[in-house]
Amino acid sequence: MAKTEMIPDKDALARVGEAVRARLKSDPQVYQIETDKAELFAVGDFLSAAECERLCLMIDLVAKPSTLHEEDYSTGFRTSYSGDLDPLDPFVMGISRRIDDLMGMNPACGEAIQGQRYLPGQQFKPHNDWFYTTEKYWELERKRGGQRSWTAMAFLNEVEEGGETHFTEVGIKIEPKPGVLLLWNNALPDGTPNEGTMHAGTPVIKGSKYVITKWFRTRKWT
Ligand SMILES: O=C(O)CCC(=O)C(=O)O
Ligand SMILES: [Fe+2]
Repeated sequence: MAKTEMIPDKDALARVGEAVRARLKSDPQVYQIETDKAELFAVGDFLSAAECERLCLMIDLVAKPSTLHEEDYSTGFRTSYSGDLDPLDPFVMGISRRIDDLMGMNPACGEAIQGQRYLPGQQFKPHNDWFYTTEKYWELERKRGGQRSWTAMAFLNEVEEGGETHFTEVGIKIEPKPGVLLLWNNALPDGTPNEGTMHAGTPVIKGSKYVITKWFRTRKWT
């Protein structure tokens, strides 16, 4: 017992990993990005142009300097502006439900959708979306739904230059294209955190970049 390191939520991460993987693989509108480093999927036209526009306007209303558990805005690690979209807004609820349905996720496990806006020079440096369970913040997150399982992220606009989502371990840079949804499993099939999911929002050089992100927990998010 004591020999193996304790990985919080490992079994739940393995279970949800398997269920979502099976569902995405059987859906003809979902494309799997070829790599053995991470489970990374994409849907070409998940959001319509009108939905993207409406989401961008909503983001402008809630966006404030992004915060992170470990880093203050002033460190430059995540310099975008972001904010949660109102989870009770019927339009937001509809988008959120469509993401849940696509993945076969329990709606209770999804965090509120977060909107994010990057202006020239702004970025989100390489990071993993899963929580470091040795950090102090884990005490809080453990009780708020536990470890993050999958991430769903959609691009909302055309960026003139820069702003790619760079999966640094996989070695792929995904260019923002409005309406495209990316999905990835933050864990390996056995439920341990996957270092191969390391990713960054590279600096926007020209124009602006808008995205929405929905992170899923292994248990009910509160
Ligand atoms: O903006 C991006 O391309 C990445 C955003 C991101 O890493 C996240 O929302 O977790
Ligand atoms: Fe991320």
